[in-house]
Amino acid sequence: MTGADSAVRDRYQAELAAEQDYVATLYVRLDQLRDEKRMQLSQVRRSGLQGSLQNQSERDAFATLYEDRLAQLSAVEDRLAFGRLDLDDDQTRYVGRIGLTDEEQQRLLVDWRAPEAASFYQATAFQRQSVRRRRHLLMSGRSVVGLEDDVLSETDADSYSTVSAALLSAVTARRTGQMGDIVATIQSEQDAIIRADLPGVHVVQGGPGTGKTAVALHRAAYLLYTHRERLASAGVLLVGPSQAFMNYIDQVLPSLGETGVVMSSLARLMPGIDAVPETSRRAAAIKGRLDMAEVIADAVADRQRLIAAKRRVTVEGTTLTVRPGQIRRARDKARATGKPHNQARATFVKIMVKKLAEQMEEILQDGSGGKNQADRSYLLEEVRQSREVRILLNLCWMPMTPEKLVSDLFSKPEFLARLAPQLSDDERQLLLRDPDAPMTESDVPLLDEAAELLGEYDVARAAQAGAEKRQRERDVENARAALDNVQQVLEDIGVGGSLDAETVADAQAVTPERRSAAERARSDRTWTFGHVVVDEAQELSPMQWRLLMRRCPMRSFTIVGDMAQASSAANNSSWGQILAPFVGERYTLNELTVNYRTPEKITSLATDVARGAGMTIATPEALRAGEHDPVVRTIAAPDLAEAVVEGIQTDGALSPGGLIGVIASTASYAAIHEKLAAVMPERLWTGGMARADRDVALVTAHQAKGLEYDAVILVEPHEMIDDADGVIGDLYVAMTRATQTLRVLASCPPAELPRGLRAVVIEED
Ligand SMILES: Nc1ncnc2c1ncn2[C@@H]1O[C@H](COP(=O)(O)OP(=O)(O)OP(=O)(O)O)[C@@H](O)[C@H]1O
Repeated sequence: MTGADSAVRDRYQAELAAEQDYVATLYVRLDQLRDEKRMQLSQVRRSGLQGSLQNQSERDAFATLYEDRLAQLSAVEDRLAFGRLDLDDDQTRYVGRIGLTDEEQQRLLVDWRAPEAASFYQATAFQRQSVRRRRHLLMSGRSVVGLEDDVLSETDADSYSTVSAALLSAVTARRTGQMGDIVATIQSEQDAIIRADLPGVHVVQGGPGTGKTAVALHRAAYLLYTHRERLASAGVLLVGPSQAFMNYIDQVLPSLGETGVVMSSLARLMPGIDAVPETSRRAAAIKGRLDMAEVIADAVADRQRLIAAKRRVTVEGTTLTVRPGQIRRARDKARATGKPHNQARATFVKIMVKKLAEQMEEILQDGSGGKNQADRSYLLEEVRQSREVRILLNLCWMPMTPEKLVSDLFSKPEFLARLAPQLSDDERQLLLRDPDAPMTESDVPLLDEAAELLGEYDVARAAQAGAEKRQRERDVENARAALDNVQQVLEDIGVGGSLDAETVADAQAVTPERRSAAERARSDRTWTFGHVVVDEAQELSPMQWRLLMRRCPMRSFTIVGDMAQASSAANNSSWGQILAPFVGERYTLNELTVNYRTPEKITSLATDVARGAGMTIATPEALRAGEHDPVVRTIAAPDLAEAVVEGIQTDGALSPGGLIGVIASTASYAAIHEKLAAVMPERLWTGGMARADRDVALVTAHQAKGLEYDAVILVEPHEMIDDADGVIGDLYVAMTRATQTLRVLASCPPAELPRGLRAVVIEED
């Protein structure tokens, strides 16, 4: 080592020690704040059973506030600080997950979302934004273990400049099964999207691995921080393709200190319904078309029926006549209220009951020679309670739940044929199913549409109110029992006065008022959000878009996706085409261009395959070249499953401690599952992303959407496109899930492989 080298090393060590000192003060402050909040929380909790209801709800509000802050302070332990900016005016700014000040309110740490932190992500040598040097602090626990400097001005040119080493180490790290945040290494094209204005529709188009999901999540956190007043009460909704995907990303926002975002897969957008996947892509495409909105509207209107001829009903021995004209007039008046079906029904019933009661009154008076003056309200009640009247009025105007409406539509062939005459026999056949069949993901927008037109179903509401009442009674009973036991404790902590079971139950019940906005939003179909973020948006059908637009009438959206990865249920081909029915041309299109996940060696093969199949795609530039060439093998069908097992062994050794994704065609899935379940049951995971303790995930190409693995083994690629439901987008998705290695195994002759793969077949059995 030369003298100069050792001088640089000494200086580096000294700087490292200085950074360690500074970071240590940040953690001291963090611990202090946590202790403070814990103390405040326990004080509030201790006094929580005293006083009037209003005082209690104030205390509840404080308790919630302290709990949230404590949760936030706990979530930012890892890499609390990750950057430092040295500015032209010799000021230094530390950037981290949250903002911290000392007891004198002097700033110690700037929140990454604050305007003052923006230059950490945006400054370049050409546009320095007064930044001399950007420093990445590499952390392990609470220790600073490395420094990486990005020198933007000449004066500091002798710093330890290893530009983007922090990024490289982030993107090559072993996958854990949970997506991590990227706060420390957000790139400037990503940052520009994250910090875009709240209003309007922002579309982010980007190829595989360009960080669309990461950007979507960080944007949600940024918006909540920057527009907290507006968004804290209205909430932010984040929609992703599947539950496995939601599980994969659900730790990112909490790690950024944000718990207020409502996250939902497409299957769960309707509260109370956990829909199953739609197995036929064609059926999904049909249900997703906008004309289904009319079908649903017609199905609702169809439940408001006329009668063709006079009907007779008997009430308490008196025969009354119901004429078609009466029903029609009552129906028209009820429709004219503009209320949803179930509410307008009340008007219809009221009019008809009144008419029939009048008729009954006349008959009774005539029969008694005008002597019988029956009480009008008594007659109304008699008519209303009459079984025959109820049956007839229900026949004309049946109260409905969305589930019943949709289920009837798809289980009664004549109903479907009448309401959806635009569909061919074949198409209708695809939609027909058993009346008890579960609701599917593509039913969800239809249910939502129906709910909108039907309105609240009284019976359901009454049942819920009944359930709440019974819960309340149980709460009071529990509180009464608890009260007997804790009386002594309450005295000890100084709670005087009278305290009854009702008050305790109130203080402890999870009433709607005590729930956070996010919790309320999650369970309320009619909730309108301040902002909606949609991931894998290329997959959404027009009906799904229609539902989401209803959830955000302000049209404040962040929409991220990749047209090339579309499975095409909706046959989407451009963002303009997708969005035109809802926002016209009022959206901005942003692009992400660097693939952070997949190395060049794999990306270029995936691109060849996609282009070979006629797709037009922009190739994102891969950040890394990659170490391992992709392997493509053709193999005799009986040996395929064994080859998968061998592949797991070989590729697993290339990415020790990493996760392996076996992405199988739908047709080959069962056989591969049988083999892996027999050979490595303790390693196999079939819930989408792998987990740290189950490192081999078996998924279909469709399930792999949005996920990533260190090593990917792709089984029967040709089937992914040749399936009745297959599309090239699925194969492209599957090929771009790997961070390290890709192995393709096929049981067809090389000539039958998708075009781009034929060129690289290395082995043929
Ligand atoms: N700036 C960054 N710093 C570190 N890692 C990043 C950065 N941007 C993206 N990544 C990582 O790259 C990987 C791909 O990101 P992400 O899943 O968000 O991409 P995507 O565009 O949604 O991909 P796809 O469309 O293929 O599902 C993730 O592991 C993510 O953490």
